[in-house]
Amino acid sequence: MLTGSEMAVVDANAEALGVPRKQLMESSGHSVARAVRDHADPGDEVVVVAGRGNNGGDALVAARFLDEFALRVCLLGRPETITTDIARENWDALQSADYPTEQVGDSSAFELGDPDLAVDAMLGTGISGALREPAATAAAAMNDSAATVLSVDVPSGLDCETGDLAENAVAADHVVTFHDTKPGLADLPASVTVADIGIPDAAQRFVERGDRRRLSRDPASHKGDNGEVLVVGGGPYTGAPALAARAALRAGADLVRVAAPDTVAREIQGYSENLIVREYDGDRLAPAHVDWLADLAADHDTLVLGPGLGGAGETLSAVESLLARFDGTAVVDADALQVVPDVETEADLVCTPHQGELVGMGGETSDDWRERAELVEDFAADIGQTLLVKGAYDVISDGERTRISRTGNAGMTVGGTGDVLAGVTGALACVLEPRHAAALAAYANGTAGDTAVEEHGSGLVATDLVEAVPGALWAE
Ligand SMILES: NC(=O)C1=CN([C@@H]2O[C@H](COP(=O)(O)OP(=O)(O)OC[C@H]3O[C@@H](n4cnc5c(N)ncnc54)[C@H](O)[C@@H]3O)[C@@H](O)[C@H]2O)[C@H](O)CC1
Ligand SMILES: [K+]
Repeated sequence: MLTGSEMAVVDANAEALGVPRKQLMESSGHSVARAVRDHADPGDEVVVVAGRGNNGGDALVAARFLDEFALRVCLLGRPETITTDIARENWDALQSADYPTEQVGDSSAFELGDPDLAVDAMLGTGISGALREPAATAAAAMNDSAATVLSVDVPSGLDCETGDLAENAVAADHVVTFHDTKPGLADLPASVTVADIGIPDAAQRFVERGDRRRLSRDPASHKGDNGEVLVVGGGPYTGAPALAARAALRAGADLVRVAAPDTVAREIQGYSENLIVREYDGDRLAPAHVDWLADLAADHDTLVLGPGLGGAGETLSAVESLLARFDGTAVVDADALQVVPDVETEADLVCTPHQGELVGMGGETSDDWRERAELVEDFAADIGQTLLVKGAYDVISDGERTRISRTGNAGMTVGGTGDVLAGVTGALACVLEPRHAAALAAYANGTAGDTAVEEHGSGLVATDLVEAVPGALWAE
């Protein structure tokens, strides 16, 4: 089942894989025409009622396959206001080919007539809320008529995010929906057919640029609304926590704090004036710091735990107690990964091991990425957490759903790129579900690496990735 916004991600991924939306619209339209033939006889009167979006576009395609019927095509609105080029091109094709088309300026101009079958292609996955005019009047006319009503994708007035049906929605007899079913369709007193429109499985399996659509920023948001990340790192190393923190800022987090031993705090601060560094005494993390850190962590949306902490016994036992007291989302990387299989925590963990670390955690891997994907899924299910296993093909799984990210290059084997990934994941997990945050972070980190390699070849370094993260997430 796919919501409207998930469908938009899949659709954009299909486009990234070379299957443009106009091709999908052609398939959709063809499947609508097949459904019309299933429910009407040659010579019957068929009225197509098309809205100005791509839902309407599907029905404008269908019209070209319906020559055996007495056909009328009504567009709700002026052709100039059709919202997409592909839908408008299909409208123009109907004009050139002399199909019987009408435009409905406002609701008083709408006439349904007395057709045998009406195609409801007013609104699809692009809408929310009750129907506005002239769609509302057209829906009422369809509902009052004796015509068989066939809805395209969803009955107009069904909210494709929530599955709620507006009071003035179209009461469909049949629905032909595309690619996968949508929320709300199962509860309708209508027959629902799912049409395969040629979206490759890869559009869902692979993380592609369409996944970036999950990120949206409220223009009215305030400092903090887009994420506060706490990086718990440093001690034996200082660069790793700074890289993770800077990457989190570049991935859109509002505030990023680093909690680090006082022996290295100034050095970490010295890498960037954009960071806020909070220090604890000593030269590495130890159980005595956990009370203070647990309180600090509770004020953040996500925790990034591990970069540069080292693997001393007392550090690892502090990591374990900190996780036991945290109930938000924590990205766990590097040495901290060792504690994950045994930790008791309410937190949602996103673990970011490379394959060696995965094996160290008790997981299994394989050179074949398909096999590896299955092994990672099983291990994620075992530990009940989300895994992002790094490799040429990154595997992301929450134990039920598994994605693959193919971006990145061999130049990224340089030190520090994993810290960047952990930071980006921490930032994205402030605003997305863990599995989506991990998938998009893997994609963005690899894409940043691909940008960096263009300029620096195999001499790229982790700070190059940090600078390239915004382009990977937001550039056109
Ligand atoms: N892979 C796919 O998902 C494919 C989907 N196809 C079809 O495209 C539609 C979705 O198209 P989109 O243009 O995004 O949106 P809509 O056609 O649903 O309508 C948007 C249109 O409606 C206006 N609007 C919004 N809310 C309301 C309201 N409450 N009342 C009236 N009007 C409203 C808004 O302003 C827009 O102008 C999908 O359902 C499929 O049918 C592709 O053709 C194939 C691939
Ligand atoms: K519809």
